[in-house]
Amino acid sequence: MAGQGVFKDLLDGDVFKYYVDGAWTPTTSGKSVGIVNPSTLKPLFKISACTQDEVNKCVDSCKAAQKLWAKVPLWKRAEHLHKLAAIMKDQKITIADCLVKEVAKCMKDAMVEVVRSGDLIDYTAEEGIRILSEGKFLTSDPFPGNERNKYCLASKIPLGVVLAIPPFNYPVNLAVSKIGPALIAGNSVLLKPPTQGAVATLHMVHCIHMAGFPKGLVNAITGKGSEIGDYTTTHPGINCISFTGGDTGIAISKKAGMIPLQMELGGKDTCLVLEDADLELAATHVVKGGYSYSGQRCTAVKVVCVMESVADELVKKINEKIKKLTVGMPEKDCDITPVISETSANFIQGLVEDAKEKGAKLHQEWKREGNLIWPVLIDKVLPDMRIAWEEPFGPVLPIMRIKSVEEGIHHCNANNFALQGCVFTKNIDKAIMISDAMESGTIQINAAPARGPDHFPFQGLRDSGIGSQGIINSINMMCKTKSIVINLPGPSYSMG
Ligand SMILES: NC(=O)C1=CN([C@@H]2O[C@H](COP(=O)(O)OP(=O)(O)OC[C@H]3O[C@@H](n4cnc5c(N)ncnc54)[C@H](OP(=O)(O)O)[C@@H]3O)[C@@H](O)[C@H]2O)C=CC1
Ligand SMILES: O=C(O)[C@H](O)COP(=O)(O)O
Repeated sequence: MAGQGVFKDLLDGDVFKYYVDGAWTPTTSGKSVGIVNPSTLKPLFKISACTQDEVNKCVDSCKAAQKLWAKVPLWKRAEHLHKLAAIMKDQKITIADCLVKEVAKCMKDAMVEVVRSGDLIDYTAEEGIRILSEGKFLTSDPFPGNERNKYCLASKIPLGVVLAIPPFNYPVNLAVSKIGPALIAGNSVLLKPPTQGAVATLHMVHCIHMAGFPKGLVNAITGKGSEIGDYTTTHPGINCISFTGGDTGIAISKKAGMIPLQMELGGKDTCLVLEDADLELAATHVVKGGYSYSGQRCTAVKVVCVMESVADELVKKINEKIKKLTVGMPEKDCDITPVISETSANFIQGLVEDAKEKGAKLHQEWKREGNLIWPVLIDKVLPDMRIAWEEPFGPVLPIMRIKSVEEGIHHCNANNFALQGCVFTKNIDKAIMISDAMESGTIQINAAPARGPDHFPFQGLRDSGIGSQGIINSINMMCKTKSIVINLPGPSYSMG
């Protein structure tokens, strides 16, 4: 149960405290932000509405802790991370239960999120000790006009305080995918959890507390992003922002100062199905990719461009699979669960109505109860329909029938989003050439888009992001290079 047992210190009455300097602390604002259960639409939890002074306090605490943490040997940093991973896995049921209630993720997927997060931390610790223990040794003589009288030792050093802002759909996993790399690289972290998903994330923060990390190394501030977000992201004490979410990330990057940014934003992942594709395989991946977690994944298949000649057969196979999806509450482990909010459900409905009015064909009857939306396949979508371009973040999937592969590639490249995409064909030469032509961060051949395994690079182009994630890239991104140049009194060449 949330806020019970080993997690009892998180609560001040019925309000979850924020975490600063190694202690769960009530806000001085006297205000809280309510979290509504997306399934029941009833109030669920309350989190602290932190003040700007409390943000300052967290940043100061992060600054002080980072100075000491940077002097902790790598093996010890890794040891702490392994301990954290083990504690999180021990506490997986409680954390997953929060996810079920707060973000309506089905129990099975919520457990996967927590365990995957533990594995991600373990891998980060292992990878980090290798990446960070290696630097570069350069000599001056390759550059014209130089003798070998300078040795350059380049190493990776921490950035300082990393601000981590995850979204609601993977609040725990996308928090640790920022925290793990930041900590192993010697940084401290100020975490601002998404409001919806904050309680699950704060339980993960308590695992950090139980793992015995130094006080102040990770602080967590809570409150509405729209209220404390700008103050926090433009705070002069922040040395890096790692953000995952929607267009908010574009606004943040415009305001941020001269600090490294890692932005993973929205996606409109195109699935291109060719005439020679294995249609059974394509249909399986379209349904898994389009409807899992009710389509609320940045990497969800968000538009299918299928060659006209095989469209009817593909649609038939997709519809057969949609029929088998269970629809209901996350506690029952249903495939389709309520979407995150009423606003989101209304937005999704608006996209479907727009497509219907403009002549698209819905293969299933539109059905909605509260935030629960039954899965819909929208066929014969044309470029003048909003759903051809916009990201629904819901269980509704548009099909565009195309006359040529070029038309599908063009649709993929004309979108502002460019996170992932996929192509289904049995011809590997074609698959590679099409993957090259699709201008997105990652193209999957014969499988739906996906972020994992978590050590793979993960990046969006255009409005889908800046920089690249994945364990290895995140560790490298959360460091800067420091060089020490040894100037010898004269040229020195080692003899064989
Ligand atoms: N590329 C990727 O890896 C992913 C992208 N996404 C994208 O995220 C979107 C859905 O997630 P959602 O959580 O709704 O996204 P939002 O952009 O609304 O929110 C993301 C995070 O930003 C915070 N936030 C809001 N306003 C500000 C602000 N002014 N300054 C700083 N932080 C702020 C939110 O806090 P609060 O909740 O308090 O408002 C939340 O923690 C979709 O577009 C989806 O595609 C999602 C997951 C992965
Ligand atoms: O937040 C998201 O949607 C993810 O980054 C996608 O992760 P997944 O591909 O593992 O679901």
